[in-house]
Amino acid sequence: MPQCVVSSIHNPKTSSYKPPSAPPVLLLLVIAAMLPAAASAAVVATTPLVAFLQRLQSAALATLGSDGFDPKLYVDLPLKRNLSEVEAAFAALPNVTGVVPAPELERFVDEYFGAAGSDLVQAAPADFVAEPEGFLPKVKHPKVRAWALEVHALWKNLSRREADDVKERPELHTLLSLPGSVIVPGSRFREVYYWDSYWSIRGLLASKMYETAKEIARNLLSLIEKYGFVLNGARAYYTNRSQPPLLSSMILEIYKKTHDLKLVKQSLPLLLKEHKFWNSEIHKVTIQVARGKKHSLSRYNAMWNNPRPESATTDEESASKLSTAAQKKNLYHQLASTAESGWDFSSRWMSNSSDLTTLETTSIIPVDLNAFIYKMESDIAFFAKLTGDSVTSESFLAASKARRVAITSIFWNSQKDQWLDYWLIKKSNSEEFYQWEAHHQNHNIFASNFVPLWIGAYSSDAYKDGPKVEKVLKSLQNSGLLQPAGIATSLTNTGQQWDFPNGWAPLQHMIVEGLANSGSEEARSLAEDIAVRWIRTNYAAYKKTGAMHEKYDVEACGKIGGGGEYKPQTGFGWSNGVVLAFLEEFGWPHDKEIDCDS
Ligand SMILES: OC[C@H]1O[C@H](O[C@H]2O[C@H](CO)[C@@H](O)[C@H](O)[C@H]2O)[C@H](O)[C@@H](O)[C@@H]1O
Repeated sequence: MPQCVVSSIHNPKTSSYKPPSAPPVLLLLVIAAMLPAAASAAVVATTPLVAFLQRLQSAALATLGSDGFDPKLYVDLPLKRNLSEVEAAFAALPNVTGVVPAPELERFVDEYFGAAGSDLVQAAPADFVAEPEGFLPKVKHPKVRAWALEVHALWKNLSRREADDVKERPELHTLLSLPGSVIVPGSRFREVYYWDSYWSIRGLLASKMYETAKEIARNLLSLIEKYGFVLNGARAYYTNRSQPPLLSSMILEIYKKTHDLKLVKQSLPLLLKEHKFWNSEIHKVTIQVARGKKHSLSRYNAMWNNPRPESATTDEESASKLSTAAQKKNLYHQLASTAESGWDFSSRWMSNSSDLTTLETTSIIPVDLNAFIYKMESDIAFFAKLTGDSVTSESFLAASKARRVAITSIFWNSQKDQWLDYWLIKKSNSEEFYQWEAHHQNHNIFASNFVPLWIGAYSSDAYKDGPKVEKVLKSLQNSGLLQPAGIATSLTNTGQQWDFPNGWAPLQHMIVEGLANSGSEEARSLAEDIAVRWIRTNYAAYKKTGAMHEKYDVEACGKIGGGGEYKPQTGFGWSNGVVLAFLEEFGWPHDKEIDCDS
C-alpha cells in the first residue's frame, strides 16, 4: 500500500474566506508509508455496557433516521436493571427487515433506562452567593454588572452532584463516580470535561467560589489516581484518551487565590504521574535539528482504534468512504486522537482540509500541547519548591528549560513570527527519531500558532531572530485571525467546528492573557480590544437567545457558532468562565457602551 499522496493543507476550494494577506498555500508531500505507525498504540478495552449502548445507538439511528439524531444520548443512558436483563429484552424486540419499529423502541427505552443526565442531580454549590463580596470590582456599568451577575448565577445551573445510584451500582452507569460535586459544560455535555474545567475554574475564582474550584481539581486528581492520567471526560467511553493537560494550571490559579498548600501537596505526586503519561512512549517524539541536537516533544495519541462510542454512528459513516479495514482502523485512531487535542475537528489536523478521512493528528507535533506541557513542568517545579522538594524542583526546572528551547527550535518561524505545528515525516522507518526540516512546519494560520504567548515563550534570547513579543503582536495583527467579534480559530472555512469562522472562549483567553501579561503596552491594549469584542458578542448573543454559547461566529458581534458533528450547545462552562475572567481583568467603566455597534 505504499502510496504517494500530494495534498494541500489549505484547500482554496473549501475556503469561503479570504484573509487580507492569504497565507502561501503549503503543499505537503505526505508519504503515507513514511508516517509513524499510527494505529500501533495500545488500546484500552471498552466496557460491556458501553458496547451494548453502542448497539442501541445503531438501532436507534436505523429506526429514527439521522435528522436531529445525537449518538451521544444513547451512551449516556443509565440502566434501570442489570445489563444481562436489558440485553435479553433488547434481543427480543421485534424487527421489521432489521429495523426495530419506533413505538417498540420508545417503550423499550422508557422501561429499561433512566433519562440521559439523570445520573447527575442539579445542586447549587455550597459556596454560591447571589452577589459575592468583592465581585468584579472594576465593572461599573450597571447593565454589564447585572449581566455578569446573571452569568455568575449560571454556576447553579451547571453544578451537579452524583445520584446515589452511581456509587451504589456503578455497573449501571457510563458516568464515572468522582469524589466531589462537579461543574459540567452544559447541554449534551452532561459530565466533567478535562480542559473545559480550567476556564470554569477561572470563572469560579472570579465568582469567589474557591471550594467549588478546589473540588473540581480534586475530582481530576482522583482520575489520575485511578487511570494514571486525566480522562477526556468522566464517562466510561473516555478512558482511552486525555485532553489538553491543564491540571497544573488549575492548581496554580487556585493556589494564587487561596494559598492552599495542602492541595499543592496532594497534587504533586499525581502531577508527576500525569507528566509521565504525556512523555510516555505513545506521546513522546524525538527530533534532531541540524547541528545534531535532539529535542523531546509530545503529540496527541489516543489508545483507541474503533469508532468513538459517543459518535460511533458518525465515525462509521466517515469510515465508509475508506476501503480497507486497516484504513478504517487508522481513521478511528486519528478521530480519537483528535478528540484528545480538544480541537475536534479542524483543518489543522487534515492533509486535505475538505476530507475528514485525511486526519493525521498523530503525525503532528502541536504547538499548544507543548506549551501546556512546558507550563506543567514549570508549575511542578514551583509546587515542588513550595513543598520543600528541591530535587524535583530542580529537575523540572531543567525539563521546562529544555522544552522551551525545543519549542523555539522546532516551532518558531522567524519569517512569519509565529510558532507553527510540525508535521512528522520520517525518511525511513528504521530511524529512531525525526530529522527537523523547515518545510515540515505547517504554514497555515491557526489561533494555536499564538498560544505560546500564554506561557511567555517570546522572551527567549537564546536565538538570533527568536520570538519577540512586538514581532508576534504584528504578526497576529496581520494574520487575518482578528475579526469583529474576536479571534478566529483558523482562516479556512471547512464546516468543522474548530475552524473559521468559529471563535472559542479558551483560545481568546490564552491569547488575551498572554498579550496582557507580556509587559508591552501595545500588546496589553490589543488584549483589551479583543476582550471587549468577545465580551460584547457574548452579551449580545445572551440578550438575543437567553443563553451563553459553547462557541461564537467571530465575523459579527452577537452571532453564535456552528459546524461540526453536533448541534451548537449552550450553558456554557468555559464561555461563562472567560467572560468573568475578562471582566475581572479589564473591568467595564460606567461610560463604555456594551452594545454591538458602540
Ligand atoms: O461528542 C463529540 C466530542 O465532543 C467533545 O468535544 C467538544 O466538547 C468538549 C466539551 O465542551 C470540548 O472539551 C471539546 O474541545 C469539544 O471539541 C468531546 O471532548 C470529544 O471527545 C467528543 O468526541
